[in-house]
Amino acid sequence: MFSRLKPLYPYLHRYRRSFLWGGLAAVLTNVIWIFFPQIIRIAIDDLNHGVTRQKILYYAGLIVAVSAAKGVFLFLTRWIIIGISREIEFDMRNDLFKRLEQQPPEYYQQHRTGDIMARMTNDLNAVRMLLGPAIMYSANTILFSVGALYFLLRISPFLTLVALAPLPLASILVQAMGGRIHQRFERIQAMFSDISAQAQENFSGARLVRAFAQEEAQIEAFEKSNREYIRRGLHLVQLMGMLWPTLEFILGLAMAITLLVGGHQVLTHRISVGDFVAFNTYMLLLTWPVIALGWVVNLFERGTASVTRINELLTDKPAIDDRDATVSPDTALRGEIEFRDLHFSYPVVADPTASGPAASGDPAEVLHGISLRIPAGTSLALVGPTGAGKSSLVSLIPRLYDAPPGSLLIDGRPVRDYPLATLRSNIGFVPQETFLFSESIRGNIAFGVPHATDEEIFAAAEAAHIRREIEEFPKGFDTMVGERGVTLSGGQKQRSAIARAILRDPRILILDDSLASVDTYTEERILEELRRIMQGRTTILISHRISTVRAADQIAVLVHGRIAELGAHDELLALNGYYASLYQKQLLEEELAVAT
Ligand SMILES: Nc1ncnc2c1ncn2[C@@H]1O[C@H](COP(=O)(O)OP(=O)(O)OP(=O)(O)O)[C@@H](O)[C@H]1O
Repeated sequence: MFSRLKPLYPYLHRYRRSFLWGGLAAVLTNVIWIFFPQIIRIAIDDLNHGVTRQKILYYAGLIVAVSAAKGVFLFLTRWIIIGISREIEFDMRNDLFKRLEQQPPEYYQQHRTGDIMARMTNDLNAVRMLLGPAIMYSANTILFSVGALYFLLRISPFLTLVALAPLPLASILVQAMGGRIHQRFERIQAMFSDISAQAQENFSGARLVRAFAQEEAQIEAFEKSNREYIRRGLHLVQLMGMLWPTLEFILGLAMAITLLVGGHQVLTHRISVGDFVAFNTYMLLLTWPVIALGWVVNLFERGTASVTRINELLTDKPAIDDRDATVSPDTALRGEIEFRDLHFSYPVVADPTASGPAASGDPAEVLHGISLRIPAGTSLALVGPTGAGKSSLVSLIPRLYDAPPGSLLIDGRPVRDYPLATLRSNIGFVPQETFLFSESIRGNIAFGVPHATDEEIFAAAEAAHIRREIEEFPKGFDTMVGERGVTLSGGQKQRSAIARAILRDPRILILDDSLASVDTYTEERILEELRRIMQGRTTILISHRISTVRAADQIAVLVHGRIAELGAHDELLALNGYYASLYQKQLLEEELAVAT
């Protein structure tokens, strides 16, 4: 069992001093409590020789004083040990979040959000219970049992032997059930992850569920999972329900033996009445620690199962990191980008349900032999049919995915030479799918530039042609977006995202189809603004519209992951290929629109 706790060692080590204090408090609590039956023994034997008012007051006072002292140390034990468990929970939650923040996008394709959330909440809770109550009750049980055993043996070794004879049964029982509890608990946690994922996906996809009138089907599916979760929970309860009464029965047996054999020993004057009462008191005081043993075993089994699940997240090393970085973090980028015979395939997503060659086969290549140089300060536009690989190509620049070594250079150096933070802080990226956080519009635009002034935020919004619309909201830039506020239109979201990218004052700006939801008139004005802002900087534009890309210094047509055409607008028209036909088509559409 202890090898499974290995991931906790660094945390336990960090709080070793506090554990020492907690341990000391636990020792003192139990030492005092172990002497409690001794006081009763002395009192009874003394009172047996004659009862006086003074004696009664003296012993009553002593019992109250001992109980109060025990109470103080028990409080300290709880305070310190439960406190440590909260501190470790805090540290682990931070470590988990930090590790998850470093993971590349593909990680979130392989892990369901609900599952991650379940591990960060339910499992972390189970680990805290292991580090707090489980450790505390174990310490109390061990310390008290050892002390009690010493005094029991001193009173009567024979009586101790027979009274404790049933106890090994308890240990066998706990051992036998521990493994099964562990298994059943793991199954419960896995189901809880499923339920969380299901709920999370339904909340995120609420619009889709309503639009497809799938509420009933989703409720039914959720109920099914929920029922399975309860079934697994009851499966564990069955086991726990058997464990506790059995432990109590074994203890009852021990008490019955004590009464029978101990009573006989008193009658035959082998032990005093005081000894007999003390013996019984020890047996009674042992009841809770032995019963707690069952609960502690449960906490340990739950906790270790959860440690394993949390450790899986903690030890998943981010596939993309700074291991090859060689340049200084404060290197200034000029913004030249070069792809050199780039071939790219997405990392294979492990599918636990797949088997055979499909699961381990060659990942399909999406970009084939791309060679392209974008001089610093120029613009490149990417056009091409859907699925051609345009988004894939640009996602390699901020290293959302890693290009093969040597096939992507920034300012003439392999992209992996740059620390991620340096590289990314020089890039303004507007992804195809706009994401806004549930906070104010101001916060969303200033994302990544926490010290931006109001003037800078307003200027960025102005450049993205969203400022006026934001100011028309009752709370202006302080309007909340998303779950707790307004729902922005597709175009408003896109322009907010553009403002967010501009505010970073990037050397390289990448717009992945980010003007698709904006009308052509606004688009033209935004592009004009961008041309002014991005003077001397590098811009990459992906679009299906000729109007967006025609003014770019270079236009690359990507078809099936290859560059099919490359040149300026006029040069591509002269080629009479994909670009020219796209141009003709869109021209025709415009003429038709004007005519009708
Ligand atoms: N994360 C991913 N994992 C695996 N394959 C992916 C991933 N993202 C994209 N692909 C695949 O890579 C290919 C290129 O997709 P990409 O999104 O780059 O095309 P695109 O030219 O940007 O298309 P669109 O114009 O529709 O946005 C597609 O076949 C797509 O299915």
